Amino acid sequence: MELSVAQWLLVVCLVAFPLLYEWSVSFKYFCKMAFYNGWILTLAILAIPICAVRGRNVENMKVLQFMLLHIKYLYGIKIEVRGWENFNIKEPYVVVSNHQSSLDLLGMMEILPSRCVPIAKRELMYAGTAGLACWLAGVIFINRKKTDDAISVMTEAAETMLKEDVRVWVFPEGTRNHSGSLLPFKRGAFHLAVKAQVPVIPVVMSSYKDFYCKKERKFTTGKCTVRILPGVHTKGLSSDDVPELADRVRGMMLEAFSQMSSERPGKGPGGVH
Ligand SMILES: CCCCCCCCCCCCCCCC(=O)SCCNC(=O)CCNC(=O)[C@H](O)C(C)(C)COP(=O)(O)OP(=O)(O)OC[C@H]1O[C@@H](n2cnc3c(N)ncnc32)[C@H](O)[C@@H]1OP(=O)(O)O
Ligand SMILES: CCCCCCCC/C=C\CCCCCCCC(=O)OC[C@@H](O)COP(=O)(O)O
Repeated sequence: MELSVAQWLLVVCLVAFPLLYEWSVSFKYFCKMAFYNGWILTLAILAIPICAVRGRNVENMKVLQFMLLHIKYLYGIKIEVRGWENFNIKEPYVVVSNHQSSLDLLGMMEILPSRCVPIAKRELMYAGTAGLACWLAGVIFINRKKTDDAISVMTEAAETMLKEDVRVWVFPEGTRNHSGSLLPFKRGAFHLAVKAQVPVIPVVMSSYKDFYCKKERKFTTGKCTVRILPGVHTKGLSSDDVPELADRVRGMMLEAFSQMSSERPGKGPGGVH
């Protein structure tokens, strides 16, 4: 039997792909990241018609959450959550969390409270099907290049939180940061909480460095701990108190992050359970 050129190419690809995947850490990294994004874009195709039935509505966030929850199993990432009790607050609140990578989506979906929407950069709205799904789920988009516009969107969000009983999730570092620490915090999340007079609940995701590193193109299986810290109240605070509030919350998060980073399996809390 004679093979055509196309068939030969297919055979070579089928043999080369798994070999490259196993031999090259970088190739594996690129494949896993490409599949991550591609799979989310594909899931969004399914989510869009389901969400469209309700129109733009924060309840649609549950649909996205449900559809994304299995991804941690595909990637062999074990997520341990601590501090669930700190989410036992009926009133709206602002969640602030560290932002290492787009993989944060996994930790976020693991604990996302009901009626909670993230604040995202406007560019995400144009990320094809994922952008449309986010819009339908009520994600709040801000233009980071236009501070005044971003502030007015967030001021409107403070009103919506109270009127419509909505919680908001903000990444106060304002960008992804995989440096092993926390960047200085932007102030928006804290102005938002003070304006609405609602608590700030800090969430810290442990460093991914054992299983994921963009610089080294490393992406293996691993474990991540997500800690929900006690809420910080803002009743009676004014905008003058925002810098101190932001510093205090960052201090709490940095302490938790450093503590979690120093924990290793078998040593202290967070080891093997
Ligand atoms: C199945 C299918 C699935 C599909 C798929 C699903 C995915 C479903 C999940 C998506 C998940 C997305 C996750 C995305 C994650 C990101 O996109 S992260 C990037 C976007 N997020 C952020 O930027 C964080 C929020 N940013 C901020 O809060 C920033 O403060 C702002 C509002 C953008 C302003 O930025 P800035 O000008 O660079 O920073 P900043 O120094 O903080 O502010 C300047 C001044 O304005 C003041 N200010 C700031 N905010 C305010 C305010 N609200 N009121 C009054 N004054 C204010 C500050 O106090 C400061 O004044 P001074 O203190 O210097 O006097
Ligand atoms: C037809 C257009 C096709 C567009 C293809 C875009 C591919 C994107 C595919 C899937 C989107 C996955 C949604 C992941 C959400 C995580 C968001 C995220 O991590 O955004 C980064 C942002 O926080 C900070 O941005 P920078 O670190 O400042 O940068």
